[in-house]
Amino acid sequence: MSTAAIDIDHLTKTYGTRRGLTDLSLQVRKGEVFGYLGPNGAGKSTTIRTLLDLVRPTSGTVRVLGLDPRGDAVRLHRRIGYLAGDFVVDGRQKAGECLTFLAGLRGGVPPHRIAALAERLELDLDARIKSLSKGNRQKVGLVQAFMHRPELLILDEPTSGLDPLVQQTFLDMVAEARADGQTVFMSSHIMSEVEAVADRVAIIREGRLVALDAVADLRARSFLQARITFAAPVPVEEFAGLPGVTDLAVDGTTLTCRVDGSPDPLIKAAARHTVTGLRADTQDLEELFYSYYTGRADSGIAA
Ligand SMILES: Nc1ncnc2c1ncn2[C@@H]1O[C@H](COP(=O)(O)OP(=O)(O)OP(=O)(O)O)[C@@H](O)[C@H]1O
Repeated sequence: MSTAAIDIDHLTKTYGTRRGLTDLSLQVRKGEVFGYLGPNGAGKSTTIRTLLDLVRPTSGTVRVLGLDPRGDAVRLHRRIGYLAGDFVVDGRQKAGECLTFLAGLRGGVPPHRIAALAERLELDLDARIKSLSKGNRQKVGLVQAFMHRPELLILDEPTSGLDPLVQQTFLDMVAEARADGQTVFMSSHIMSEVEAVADRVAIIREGRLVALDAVADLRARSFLQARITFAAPVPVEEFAGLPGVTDLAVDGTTLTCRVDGSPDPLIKAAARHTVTGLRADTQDLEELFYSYYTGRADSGIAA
């Protein structure tokens, strides 16, 4: 039996003469959180819509939970939580009514579960949808995707419009879904939005897959840029040759260096003096990711 929750095999989609996707092959494993990154127009939504049979491949195949979305769409929809990039529902309804209706389509959801999700996201279920802000509408979309505890969550730009606190709540929900054995496939155009929860990330550009890696492996390849200031000048010799420390420069009371691996030797050496300031920035994972695959530092995947 296949362990893939999503299996995309040589998928090509053209819209007339326009490119959508070109020969895309990708597998999402059961139980993982997979971040699907790419700039605007890269083909993220096209990929996701194919999984839901909302667009049909020009060539290639797609399997979701072992089924063909073209033939098994109805069965699949109950097992999937889907948040569209352009989530729209009838604005005249109250948020709660809308969610109860959608819950019925999914075979029923205990009302307390909807209430708990709404409370967590601070969504007012009595508000009419048309009166809600973009971010609050997005919360309705999130509740409907999560409420029936689907085996597979497919989320197109789920954090779009959410403020940072709600974004964090959403990331917690994703982590919990993963802990419960659910699979999450989520798109984003910003690495920092997904790196905290994703097991693996892929980057797509101009309809093609350009990179795919485990976040833990990326982290292991990343390094710290450290800057320490001292109350009095420090001798450079005390820091030269410390394990993992390179690009060392001491300018009077300020030391800067790069640290690969554990920062412990540097911290212990610094602690022999009076430290007045410490700053350590982790290398941007997205930059690292992209440069690793292309040999170029510019990721071109900005907000
Ligand atoms: N219905 C359509 N008709 C024609 N071209 C389309 C259609 N849908 C998508 N495209 C084209 O396919 C390409 C990929 O679009 P897609 O929406 O999949 O990208 P995306 O990565 O989701 O971008 P965004 O982050 O902006 O949502 C774009 O060039 C887009 O113009």
